[in-house]
Amino acid sequence: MTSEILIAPSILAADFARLGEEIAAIDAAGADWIHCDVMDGHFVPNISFGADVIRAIRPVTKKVFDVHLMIAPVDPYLEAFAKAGADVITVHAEAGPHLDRSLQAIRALGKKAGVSLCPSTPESTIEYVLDRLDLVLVMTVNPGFGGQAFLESQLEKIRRIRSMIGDRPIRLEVDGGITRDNAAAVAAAGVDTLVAGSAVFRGKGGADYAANIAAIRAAAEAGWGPKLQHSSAQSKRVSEGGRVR
Ligand SMILES: O=C(CO)[C@H](O)[C@H](O)COP(=O)(O)O
Ligand SMILES: [Fe+2]
Repeated sequence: MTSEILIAPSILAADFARLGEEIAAIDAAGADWIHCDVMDGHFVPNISFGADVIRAIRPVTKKVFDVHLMIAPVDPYLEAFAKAGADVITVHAEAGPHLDRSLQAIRALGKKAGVSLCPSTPESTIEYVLDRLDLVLVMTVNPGFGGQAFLESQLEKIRRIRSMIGDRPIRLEVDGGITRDNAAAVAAAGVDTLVAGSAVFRGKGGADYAANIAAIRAAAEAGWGPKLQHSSAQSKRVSEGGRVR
């Protein structure tokens, strides 16, 4: 049974002085997506990088750029991130009053639309926008910093969102404190896409990154599969296409 687990290393944990080399290294090490954390010092208490940096690193890899926007307001910047090379653009449900409008705008730009929920935000927030979504991102830390501890409280939310998604072609992603030790639990709860920053960019580079990604993937695949009641429907959807690869 194929789980189609995707691993998306967060470049927030990379050595920014050698960002291009670090992205090439995780590309070669088996990363499925490249997770780009954009922080504005307003919606979250940290500043990372913006669309110009994404444009600069775009030529380094052909992998999907999974852009996690932790900025408010977000709507005025969607076009800039789309033009810079984002493939999936994820906005925070808490970042603005018109989530439905933001999601429409992302799809109108020809990009996959994602919504992220902070730990205190209930899953009911996305009930009426499910048909505008390609991805739901459950934060398992409070957004703003890498290297924080995973919040177990989010496992129940993940299970509920997996049930809400039903047969829709929506990826369910988790972000924050993901390691080889908790990957099985999040996959068992219904996650199919795992972001990991510090747990991937650990060690001396290439070979270590590959081992880190492989360990997270193996744990997630072990947690997924037969343990999930929805697994056959999920595999069927993947073979029919439609989801972000
Ligand atoms: O969105 C994020 C923080 O807001 C990061 O993607 C996340 O923290 C990844 O880093 P780590 O795996 O080290 O927790
Ligand atoms: Fe992130």
